[in-house]
Parts: sequence; structure tokens; C-alpha cells
Amino acid sequence: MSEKRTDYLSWDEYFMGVAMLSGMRSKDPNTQVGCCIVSQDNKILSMGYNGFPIGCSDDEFPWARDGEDPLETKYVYSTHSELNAILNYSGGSLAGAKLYVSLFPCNECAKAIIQSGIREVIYDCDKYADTPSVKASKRMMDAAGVRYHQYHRSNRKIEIEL
Ligand SMILES: Nc1nc(=O)n([C@H]2C[C@H](O)[C@@H](COP(=O)(O)O)O2)cc1CO
Ligand SMILES: [Zn+2]
Repeated sequence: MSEKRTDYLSWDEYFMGVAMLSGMRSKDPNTQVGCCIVSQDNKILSMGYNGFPIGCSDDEFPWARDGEDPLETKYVYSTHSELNAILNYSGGSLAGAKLYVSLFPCNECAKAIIQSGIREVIYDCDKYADTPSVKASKRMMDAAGVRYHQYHRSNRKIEIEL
């Protein structure tokens, strides 16, 4: 008799995998971030990646990280993956949801996460942990009771032929 597969994706692999796949849509040459918001009963509610707002052309707005003129850097224009995922949701309330993201949320996204009622953040990379932005983010999420923990990598490699 044929048994059920045992090597299927875990929920965490599935949702972080979807977040990372979403990040592959990003045009940012330096950091691509992807996000997947999931209900308490493991249904995907929304996804997002970092990029410029609708109407702000990827070919006309700047992707530079630094420069004399802040208006010629990406930072004043890019919408983070987490905010995009929150704003992309059109189904009503995100109260009680979980958010998977490939990079720890900044302070501005933490505000949106808290205010939208998301209760748990599962992140992969935390490369900006030493910045005021991420420290403020953790302080706010701690105060608001939003739990956060790092994704445990399974190191499984997935190859998809498209
Ligand atoms: N949590 C995050 N989600 C994001 O979508 N981003 C975006 C903003 C920029 O487009 C890019 C960071 O660029 P860089 O400073 O590593 O070259 O990633 C950044 C963070 C970091 O807090
Ligand atoms: Zn952010």
C-alpha cells in the first residue's frame, strides 16, 4: 500500500519559502525582502516585497543607497515588504495574524504591524540588529506584546523549474 509522503514542506518552510519567493520580485539591487502574512489557522492572507509605490517607476526613481542628496537615494521612496503586505490585504482585519519576513522589521513597519493587530513575527535575517531602527522596533513590539522569533532554517534546498 502506498503511504503518505513524509518529505512535504513544514508550515514554517512553506510560509518562509513564500516570503522569500515574493522577495525575488524586488528590484532593489542590494537587499530583497519578502513577506507573507498568515492567519492563525495557517491560511495565507497577503504577501509583499520591497519596492517603490505604484506609479513611481523602478526605472526612474533612484536605487542608490547613499549620495549627497537624500532625494537621490532609495530610502525616501521604497515601501518595505511588510508594509506592502499589510496594505495589499483587502480582506478586513489582520488581528491575530502571523507575519513571516526574510528581514527583521524596521520601526516604521513595527508600528504598522502593531496597529494592524498582527501578534507574531517570524523573521529570517537580522542584519540590522544594531541599528536604532531595529532596536526601536523590538522595544515597541515588546511593549505591545507582539511576539517575534527567528525562523529555524531547515537548510532544505528547493529547486523549481519555471
Ligand atoms: N525589514 C525591512 N524590510 C524591507 O523591505 N526593507 C527594504 C528597504 C530597502 O529597499 C531595502 C534595504 O536596503 P539596504 O539598506 O539593505 O541597501 O530593504 C528593509 C528592511 C530593514 O528593516
Ligand atoms: Zn520597514
